[in-house]
Amino acid sequence: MDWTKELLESALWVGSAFLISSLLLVIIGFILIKTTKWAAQFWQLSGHYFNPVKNPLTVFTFAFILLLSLFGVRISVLFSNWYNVMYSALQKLDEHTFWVQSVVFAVLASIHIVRALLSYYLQQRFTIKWRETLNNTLLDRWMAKKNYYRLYYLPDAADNPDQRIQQDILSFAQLSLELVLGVISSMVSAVAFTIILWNLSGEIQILGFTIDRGMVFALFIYVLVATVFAFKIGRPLIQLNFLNERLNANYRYSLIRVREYADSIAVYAGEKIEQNQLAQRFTNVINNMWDIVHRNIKFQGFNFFITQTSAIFPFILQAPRYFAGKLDLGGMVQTAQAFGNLSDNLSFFRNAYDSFAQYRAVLDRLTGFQYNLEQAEDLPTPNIEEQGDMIRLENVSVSTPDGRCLVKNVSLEVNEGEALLIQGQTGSGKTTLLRAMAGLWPYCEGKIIRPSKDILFISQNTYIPEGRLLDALFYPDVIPDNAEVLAKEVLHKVSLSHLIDKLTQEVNWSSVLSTGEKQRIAFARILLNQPKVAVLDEATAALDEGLEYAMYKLIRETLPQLRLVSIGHRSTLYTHHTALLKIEGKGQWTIQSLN
Ligand SMILES: Nc1ncnc2c1ncn2[C@@H]1O[C@H](COP(=O)(O)OP(=O)(O)OP(=O)(O)O)[C@@H](O)[C@H]1O
Repeated sequence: MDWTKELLESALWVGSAFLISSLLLVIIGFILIKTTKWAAQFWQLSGHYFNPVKNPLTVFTFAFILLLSLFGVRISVLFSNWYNVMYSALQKLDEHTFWVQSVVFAVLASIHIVRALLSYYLQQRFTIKWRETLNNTLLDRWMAKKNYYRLYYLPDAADNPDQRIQQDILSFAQLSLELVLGVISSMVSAVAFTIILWNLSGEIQILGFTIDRGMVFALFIYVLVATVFAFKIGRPLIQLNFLNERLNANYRYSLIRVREYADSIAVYAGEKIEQNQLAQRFTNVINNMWDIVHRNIKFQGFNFFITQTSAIFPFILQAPRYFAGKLDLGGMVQTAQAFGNLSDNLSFFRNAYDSFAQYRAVLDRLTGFQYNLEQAEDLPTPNIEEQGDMIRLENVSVSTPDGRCLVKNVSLEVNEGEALLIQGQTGSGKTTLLRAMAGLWPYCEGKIIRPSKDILFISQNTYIPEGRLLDALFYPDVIPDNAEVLAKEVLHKVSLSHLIDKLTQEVNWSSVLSTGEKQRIAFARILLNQPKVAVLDEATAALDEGLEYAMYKLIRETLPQLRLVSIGHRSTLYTHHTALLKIEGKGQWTIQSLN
């Protein structure tokens, strides 16, 4: 073998393999996208990312990674030839060739190492960038139009969106690259080693028949039969892997709920029920894990059997020619090496079946989530017109998702300095009406006119974000420069002076503060944010009458121009409001002045 010519030949080999593979990738990719569900799902998730006009760098990086992979295949072909020359030299006791080949090996090995490291770096870089893009796209859509909330109105809302965003996207990017590169380099490698094996093989006698190049045919039949069996044995793994992800996510979610609702569970002494629930979910996880183990024992067992058999198979096939002196030791060793390589490459689909099963589960979860986001986007939204400081309802009707009318044709306006109190029996639709005003409730007709900003919605369960108390006070606004001075003043006014020294402390305020304290934090927010409109849903339910009176008085006097809409049950609230909307049920309502 002339190693000096090898450089040019290798460059030509890699170049043509690259052109043919790229062309086939585009053609076969196109056909798969049109004919298979999983390829269509892949394209749905990432088609735009591989658009060469929009993302030329992505396509270029992928092409370069592919080139490096093919270069890797070429290096293994060179190693295979090297085996032949080296072992033949050993057999012939040719010391000169032995030393030359040792230098050749050092050069080949160095190139191999540099290529492998560069390829690793580029693949990781590619995966990270891809993950970033997918993450940002899904996160944007999840947050847009309040989809994270409206998703729950769908009859078949996707479970565990957190897992889909955090984990599935990464698996999707990693597995896509791994499988595409694996398929291409296996195929190219298979062609290259078939040629080598073709040149090394001779006639085989089977049942009295003489088959020329019989070893190549024997190998292809062997791998084909093995692959068909492996597919049959491994098929249930797709469903089992899908279940594995879902059951684990459900278990994790239950654990998180215990942490989130620790307070309530502890008060109710609900540990037994919670533990039973956790145990049930964990049992589901474990049962599924055992199913995977049992299935894998069959699947991996079959794979081991095939791999072990293929170690001795080529020696047996070539033995007659070797002992007849038609093949030297180098040829024998290269046969075994090429056979192993070819067998591995052709068995790629068999070995990668598990990854492919996982991949399909990931595709199902991601496209399912994407479909849910589309459905959430398609849910109707209340007809809201954002205009000045106004808050006005024009013929607004609100119903439940199953069509039960809660409020029919309400028309009213709350002017500057006025305050509307909404009352009605529990379940009559008070909160739902406020949700419609916030733009959250899909099942709503009529027109709602309200300010675009400067409107603050406060619910019974005051949301306290993670971080410092100072941030919680200004939420959802960013804190101004003189935040601490303003916050101290306001805390004093809402009877939370004891928290003044803790403004910059970062503890889990959501569980530290009492419900009544959280409700006063909400009143502090109104004073700090100074909205034009404040909408309060039973925002004082946890306060005693004295404190409730003080809080309403405070905001009515400090912000005299504020337009206020509130829900509350106590008649003592009449003093702070100018009108009363009573929701009577079945769509009926009345409105009266409280002056
Ligand atoms: N996401 C939902 N899906 C189905 N029905 C819902 C949903 N949210 C609310 N409802 C139903 O709409 C009706 C009105 O609920 P809403 O919370 O508005 O009542 P409310 O008057 O505020 O009650 P309360 O005084 O107890 O807070 C209830 O029958 C409730 O079960």
